[in-house]
Amino acid sequence: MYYVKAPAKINLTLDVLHKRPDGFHEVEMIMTTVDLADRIGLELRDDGIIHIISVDRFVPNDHRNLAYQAAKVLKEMYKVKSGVSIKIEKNIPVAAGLAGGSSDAAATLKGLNILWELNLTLDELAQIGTKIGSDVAFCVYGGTALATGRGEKIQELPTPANCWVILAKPTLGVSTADVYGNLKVDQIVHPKTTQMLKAIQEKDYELMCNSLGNVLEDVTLKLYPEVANLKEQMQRFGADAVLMSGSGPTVFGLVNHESRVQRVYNGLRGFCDEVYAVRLMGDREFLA
Ligand SMILES: C[C@@](CO)(OP(=O)(O)O)[C@H](O)COP(=O)(O)OP(=O)(O)OC[C@H]1O[C@@H](n2ccc(N)nc2=O)[C@H](O)[C@@H]1O
Ligand SMILES: Nc1ncnc2c1ncn2[C@@H]1O[C@H](COP(=O)(O)OP(=O)(O)O)[C@@H](O)[C@H]1O
Repeated sequence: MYYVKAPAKINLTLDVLHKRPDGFHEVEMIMTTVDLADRIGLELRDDGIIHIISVDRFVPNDHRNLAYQAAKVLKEMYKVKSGVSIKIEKNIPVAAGLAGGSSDAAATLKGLNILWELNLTLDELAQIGTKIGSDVAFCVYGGTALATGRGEKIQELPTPANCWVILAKPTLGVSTADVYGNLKVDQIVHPKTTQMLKAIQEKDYELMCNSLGNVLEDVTLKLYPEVANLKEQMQRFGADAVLMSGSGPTVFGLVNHESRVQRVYNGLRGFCDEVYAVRLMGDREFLA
């Protein structure tokens, strides 16, 4: 087996500029990787079949799997005869706003680029990834980036101030399409993207905390009030700043003092089954 790491992302900012004629929303968002990762194992097969192996009951093991789609697109584009078994060791919560499926797809593209000796650049892989989903391009690069367009145009950013990230995922899955669908584009209060860019450039932790913002948060909070409750609890237990990631429902809290990480983590465990204390990585080297 050839293994590739597939880390989760969080959105430090997520703004929507307008709805496009193709149904997608024009976004401006700052994403960064955290060190919670799936592990993708790839093994070539002679029979030409793409086969998904996953024991997670929420992960589809057929053509609906984004890793399957990644392999299929590459195989068809480059007329590859070989097949592949793709083993997905799932650690990232599913349908959580953490881009787990997109990251599995990106890792599959990168792994198969090597195993199938395609010699594609990261830029080419990111472009191919866009056929699978809006978040796949970012996941191909990892690190920290400003994403525009429908999320596929990626500008690399420096690594933000390091800190702890507490992730809490309530026991409900959210459909990204539903959340975008319920957004009222004319009522948006835009997040402070420029200020967040400055915070990242200057590795200013406090400014980063003060610049978090996500226009999809209000939508998901209205649909699922328990997400609002989780946010409040995380604030109460002492996170420095709290935001929902992507379309949710995962809520993340930033904490820079190690002494407080355990308190926030333990406090949330009382309310929520899926809680993780991870590091903000935000560096492309993490994936190298
Ligand atoms: C909200 C975000 C923020 O990072 O992430 P998640 O919460 O999914 O992790 C992304 O924009 C999600 O990206 P991704 O999950 O790849 O979405 P896609 O598969 O491309 O699209 C799913 C559906 O979401 C809507 N969509 C997606 C992206 C976009 N810019 N505008 C949209 O309106 C469309 O209805 C689309 O059919
Ligand atoms: N490899 C995969 N891992 C997780 N979910 C996947 C995968 N492939 C397809 N899916 C489907 O994609 C949907 C979104 O999953 P995911 O990428 O985890 O969430 P999000 O888009 O919120 O970040 C899920 O409902 C799941 O059925």
